[in-house]
Amino acid sequence: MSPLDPQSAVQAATALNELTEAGRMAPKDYDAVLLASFGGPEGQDDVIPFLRNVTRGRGIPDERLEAVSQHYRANGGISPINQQNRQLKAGIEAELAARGIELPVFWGNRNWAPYIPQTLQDIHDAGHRKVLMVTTSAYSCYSSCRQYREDIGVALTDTGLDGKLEVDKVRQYFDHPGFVEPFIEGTAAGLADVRARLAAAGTPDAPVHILFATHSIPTRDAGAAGRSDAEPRQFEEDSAYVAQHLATGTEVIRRVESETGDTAPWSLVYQSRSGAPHVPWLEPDINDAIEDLAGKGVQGIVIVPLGFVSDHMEVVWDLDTEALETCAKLGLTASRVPTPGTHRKFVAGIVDLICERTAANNIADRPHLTKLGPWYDVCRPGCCANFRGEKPTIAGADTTIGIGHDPYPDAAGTAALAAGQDTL
Ligand SMILES: CC1=C(CCC(=O)O)c2cc3nc(cc4[nH]c(cc5[nH]c(cc1n2)c(C)c5CCC(=O)O)c(CCC(=O)O)c4C)C(CCC(=O)O)=C3C
Ligand SMILES: [Fe+2]
Repeated sequence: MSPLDPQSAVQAATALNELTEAGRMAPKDYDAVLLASFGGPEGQDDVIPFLRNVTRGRGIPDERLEAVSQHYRANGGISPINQQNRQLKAGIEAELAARGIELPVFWGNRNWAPYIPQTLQDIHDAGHRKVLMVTTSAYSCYSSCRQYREDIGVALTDTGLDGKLEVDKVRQYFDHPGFVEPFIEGTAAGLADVRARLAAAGTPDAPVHILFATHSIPTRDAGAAGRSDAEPRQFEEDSAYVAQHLATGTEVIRRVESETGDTAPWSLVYQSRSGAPHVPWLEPDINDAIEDLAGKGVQGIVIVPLGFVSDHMEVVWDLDTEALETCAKLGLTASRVPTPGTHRKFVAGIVDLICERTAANNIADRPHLTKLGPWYDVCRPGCCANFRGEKPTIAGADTTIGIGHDPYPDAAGTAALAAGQDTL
């Protein structure tokens, strides 16, 4: 690789990354996969440093941090998320091996060891140069999309690996069958479970409601999610984040009904609200929604954690502890459906998403179960804006750093490619 002239390097890379259709990146010869996640504490001493990492510069009140620290303390200071990611990584490795694909998988986190910058250094030290990132976030919003892209952009800059390591990202997979089908199975089973328990209690016809739960985010972030000023799209509720959940929830309900013949009224609710009280976040809160439904005569609740990939702390605390307690307090029969976790369909789906992007073992089909998808391989300009100031990102049309991270071909890049220049 020649570092010579950064401008011509970017231009040549630009052409090499030619998009085959809007937001889609042509397959490449990746030589490593990065599983990027949130990270979590692994003991009592880690809890406060972890929370400082998460909330640095985010304006989270001390009372909220104190409350959240207790969720971790009650679990020995240990978040389940790291172990779940070790298992997911092992599952992806096994699935790649079963398909005869040689692609090493590395793991790095935003907020706890192994930290993303160290993992990028490890990847480079091991001789890899083209990395495909998979995150443990399915939807579009700052926390689940741009922040990961910034994590890589900042890490490449800070480690001096900018220009030495190319990192792209698989599309947001909220409507990929590998993510959605475990929820369909789980919702069908949860609905059957609640119906059976109500029947056993002598009330077989009691009204049941399905709640799709996801993380609340500031309404301003919800409005910026997945947007592009250059190519505007209209989203339900003026938010791609909300629209993606509504579309996926609609599909889950449709499939549950077609496969079991059973259905129930449903709604999208939010959990884990943080931030200062005067800042508006998405509502209703799941606990308020449960109170409201109980007041309307609902007796059974199926909670589907549609916004989450694994049963991490926000699921086991905010749903299994708080929301299920709210249900118990109101005398409601309730069931919480599992997240995809290491479900074989989810693991296979992640490997399918990887293969969509690889030149070897390429899967040309880009399955998506909603009309919103398939989501973009390369985020559109301004997508999931950071209102606290711009940072370097990867995998975006507005990406400014590195080799190969401005994938929209322009005249100069095409000319460089035609002239046979290849600085990668
Ligand atoms: C959209 C979204 C997801 C889902 C998508 C994804 O998975 O990425 C998610 C996941 C997670 N959130 C997690 C933990 C926390 N999130 C916090 C704070 C915040 N989350 C936010 C959003 C999201 N968060 C936001 C807008 C904030 C406010 C601060 C800020 O503006 O950035 C705080 C600080 C305390 C508090 O404020 O609650 C903690 C401790 C864990 C780890 C759980 C474990 O340890 O098992 C996971 C997977
Ligand atoms: Fe984005």
